[in-house]
Amino acid sequence: MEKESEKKTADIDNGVVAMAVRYQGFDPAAYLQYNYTPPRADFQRSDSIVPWKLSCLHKAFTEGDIDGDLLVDIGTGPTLYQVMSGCEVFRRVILTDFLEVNRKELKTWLGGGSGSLDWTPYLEYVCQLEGRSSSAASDKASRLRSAVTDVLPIDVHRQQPLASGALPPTGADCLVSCFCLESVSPDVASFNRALGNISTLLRLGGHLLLIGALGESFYLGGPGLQIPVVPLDEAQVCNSLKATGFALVQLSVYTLPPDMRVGVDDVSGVFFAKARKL
Ligand SMILES: C[S@@+](CC[C@H](N)C(=O)[O-])C[C@H]1O[C@@H](n2cnc3c(N)ncnc32)[C@H](O)[C@@H]1O
Ligand SMILES: O=[N+]([O-])c1ccc2c(c1)CN[C@@H](CO)C2
Repeated sequence: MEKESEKKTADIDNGVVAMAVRYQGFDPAAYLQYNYTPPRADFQRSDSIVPWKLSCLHKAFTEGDIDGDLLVDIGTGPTLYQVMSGCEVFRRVILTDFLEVNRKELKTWLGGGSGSLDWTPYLEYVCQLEGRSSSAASDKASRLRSAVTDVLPIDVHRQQPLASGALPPTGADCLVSCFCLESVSPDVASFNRALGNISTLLRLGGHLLLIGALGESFYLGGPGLQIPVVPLDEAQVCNSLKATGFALVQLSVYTLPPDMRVGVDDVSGVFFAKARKL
């Protein structure tokens, strides 16, 4: 007779395995097209989502309470915007993703190639936020390429998400993770476990910058590929951070205007959380 706890563990594993199978069809180029081109990435619009995210990250990295040597991005995907501010603050940046197709996309750009998206407008926008002329975008690209030392496989559902020895014994000084945990977890319990797992990568007192979807139940990971998302609200985000040993420093929320709802998901809002590991 299977014990309740054994059944529960089996259910947990089945949900995570099903999610991993779903991700095998993930299409980086399509994902970038859906989420990182206008209207969601329109640098002429003050109410576009991507400029809002870049402003949150710029402010968080430059307001004076974050420092250290090593920044790690969790579930980087095929995107680089997450570390365009952080690469000026940290000597070393490590990117991570579950899928080889995404790690390859990142390595192509990092190697000087042009990937599936032109990141120049992003680099120019972050340069403006930093008070530099947008012609400094190429300098920032060089800075980013030199700061990123590794692009590693990761699985946030493992108690040890990275291979042993991937990080220094003291761990990362700062983690950033965007639209990952809720997009890879079958339910809130799995989301909380994954948050606890990535916390083990961060040193005590280190910061976590978490961007995620609010009220989202699915998104398109490629043409016709619906990927389930665990719907979160602000209260759940705060509770999950507290339950996994973080002190919330700041929480900001962006509510999507109607024309940002373009049919590639059912997200209603985006949260930005800055938290510190106690
Ligand atoms: C919605 S995308 C987010 C991509 C990017 N961070 C962004 O801000 O757009 C979710 C990412 O999680 C990755 N992923 C899927 N399963 C994962 C797992 N078990 N552990 C870590 N990352 C995973 C996917 O490969 C994908 O790149
Ligand atoms: O508007 N955006 O900048 C944006 C970027 C990425 C993602 C979303 C929205 C919403 N869906 C998530 C996947 O759960 C991925």
